Parts: sequence; C-alpha cells; structure tokens
Amino acid sequence: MVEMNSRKAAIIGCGFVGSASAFALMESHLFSEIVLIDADKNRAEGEALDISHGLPFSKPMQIYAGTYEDISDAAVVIVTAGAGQKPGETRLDLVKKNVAIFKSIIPEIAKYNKDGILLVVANPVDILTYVAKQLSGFPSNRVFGSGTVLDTARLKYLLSEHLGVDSRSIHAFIIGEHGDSEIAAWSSANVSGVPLHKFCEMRGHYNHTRATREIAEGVKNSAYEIIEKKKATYYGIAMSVRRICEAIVRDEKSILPVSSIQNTEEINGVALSMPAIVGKQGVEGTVPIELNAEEKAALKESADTLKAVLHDVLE
Ligand SMILES: NC(=O)C1=CN([C@@H]2O[C@H](COP(=O)(O)OP(=O)(O)OC[C@H]3O[C@@H](n4cnc5c(N)ncnc54)[C@H](O)[C@@H]3O)[C@@H](O)[C@H]2O)C=CC1
Ligand SMILES: CC(=O)C(=O)O
Repeated sequence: MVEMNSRKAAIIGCGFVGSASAFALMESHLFSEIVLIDADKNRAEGEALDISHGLPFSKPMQIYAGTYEDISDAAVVIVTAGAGQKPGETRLDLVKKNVAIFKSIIPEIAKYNKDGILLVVANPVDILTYVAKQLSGFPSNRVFGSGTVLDTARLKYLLSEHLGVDSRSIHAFIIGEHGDSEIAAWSSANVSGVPLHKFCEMRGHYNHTRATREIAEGVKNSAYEIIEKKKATYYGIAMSVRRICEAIVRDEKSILPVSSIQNTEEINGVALSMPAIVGKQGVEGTVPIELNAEEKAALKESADTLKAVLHDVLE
C-alpha cells in the first residue's frame, strides 16, 4: 500500500488553468511537491521550469513534469485537462470532447493513485465530476469539482463593489450548475449577519430587486465577458483551486460550494454545487442552507438540466 503524502499535489493539464493553478499553489506554500502532467510533455516541462525559477523568491519545493506513476502518493490530483470555451460557446458545449479526454485520463489516475482526492476543474465541471466518480470508482467524498467556488467569489466581489464593504465580510453563495442555470441564493445572503437587503438600505441602495438581478447576471456572464476579451479565464479559478486545496491540506472543515454528487430526496443522481464541509477527507458533509420556494424550484431546474446532459453522455 502506498502512503499518501499530504504535501504533494498533481495537476493534469498544464494549459492556462493548470499553469496558473500551479503558480498559485507554489505561492501558497501548501505543498512541498507538485507533479505536472500534460499530453504536450514540452508544455509541462516548460511550465515546471518557469515556475521553479521563482522558487528563490518563495520557499523550497519540487515542481516537475512527470508521468502517472509519479502521482501514486499525491494527496490531491487536480484535473484541468480539456478544451475550453471559444467565444459564444457554453460550458455544456464542451461535453463530448472533454468526456472523451476524461475517459483516457481518469483510469490512468485510478490505476496509480488509490487514496487521493480528485479535484475536477475542467468543464463542464459538474458533468465531468459525475463522470470522474464513475470512471475512478473512488468514494463520492473524494471526487468533487471546483463547482461554483469561482462564481461565489465573483458574487462576493461584485457585491463588495456595490456596497463598499470587504468581500470577506459577505456571506452568500451561488449554487447549482457552474454555468447558465446557476442560482444566486439571495434569501440566505448576509453581510456579517445583517440580511443583505437591510445592509443594502444601510448603504443607500433601495432598488434591491434590480440590483440583485444585475449582479446575478454579471456573475453568470463573467466567463463569457472575459473569454470574449482575452480568450480564457484562469486567475480567478487558480485562486479558487488554491482555496479548496488549503481547506483539504489544513483539514479546515471550511464551507465551500464545491460540486459533488447529491443524494437528497429532491436532488440525486447528479453532481452540482451546494455548500459543503471540505477537509482532509474531501467533502465531509453538505450544508442544507435555507432556500425560498423560488430558489428551490430553480435548483431543481438546474439539476434537471444537468441530468439531461448526463443522460446523453452516459447512454
Ligand atoms: N471550473 C472552472 O471554474 C473553470 C474551468 N475551466 C476549464 O478548464 C479547462 C482547461 O482550460 P484552459 O487551461 O484554458 O485550456 P488550455 O487549452 O489552455 O489547456 C488545456 C490543456 O489540457 C491538455 N490536455 C488535453 N488533453 C489531455 C490529456 N488527455 N492528458 C493530459 N493533458 C491533456 C492540453 O495539452 C492543454 O495543455 C477547460 O475545460 C475550461 O473550460 C476554465 C476556467 C474556469
Ligand atoms: C470558464 C469558466 O468556467 C469560468 O471562468 O467560469
């Protein structure tokens, strides 16, 4: 039996997202070893060298291009390999290409790594999380996706700009699909315990319906806007990957909206994001936040959208 090294991560796919995540993780000092794997071996080698040259300004660690054999003791395996959206494409448009890529990658990971956590980042992340769970045979707690951690960060950023308050004091979640059917869970949103609508009034904003609608649309359209302007998104997701890894490595039991397979009476047989407790065992529990009737119906619709795609993929 291979003993897991809690200070070791592997990143499969070293394009924009994989390399930005590797850089963010190097800066985080969470890991003492990171293995990079890409179908384009030169790309992995180039990224490993480039990031290594920053180590004299950081802390010692090993970051190198490797093979699947090298990941056997990695506590966290981060999968970013796959095509990204082109301008105008949705995340769900990527499903066929990226499921095919996962069919070649996930069995290789499971062959060499038996006890690590599989963190899925490639899109459509909810579908690929479900597929990765099926292909790996890993227990559900150890296969999850970055989900709406990034969308939730975008929500907090936009709210912080609107309200002139530190984004870290805002408690609010985007739930459901990481994509067009995602939901802003406004009914539970608050700023340090003050309900959001009250805090808005304290800051002189009275048109709550219009403001929340515009902010939720802004979050949903962030990726489209960035991809239109610079072809890909990678810094925001790299920081999200770093935050999720921090919760795992430090066994923080942090509540993060990662994408995991749902198993409730209303929603099951699909992976999507709900606030979950994340620690060294991966997803250690879900947090059933209060939702109003409209949010519940939208969540069910989001699950049904994902289920329809899964049905096509798995048939
Ligand atoms: N979950 C999220 O919030 C986000 C997800 N993404 C997704 O991340 C994925 C990667 O995006 P980018 O890095 O911008 O794309 P990219 O095209 O820059 O990089 C993809 C990398 O995957 C590699 N690759 C392809 N097939 C492979 C295989 N079989 N084995 C190993 N490596 C393989 C390619 O050689 C390439 O280096 C996309 O699906 C994108 O939609 C991007 C941003 C945010
Ligand atoms: C590309 C993507 O999924 C995002 O930036 O949200």
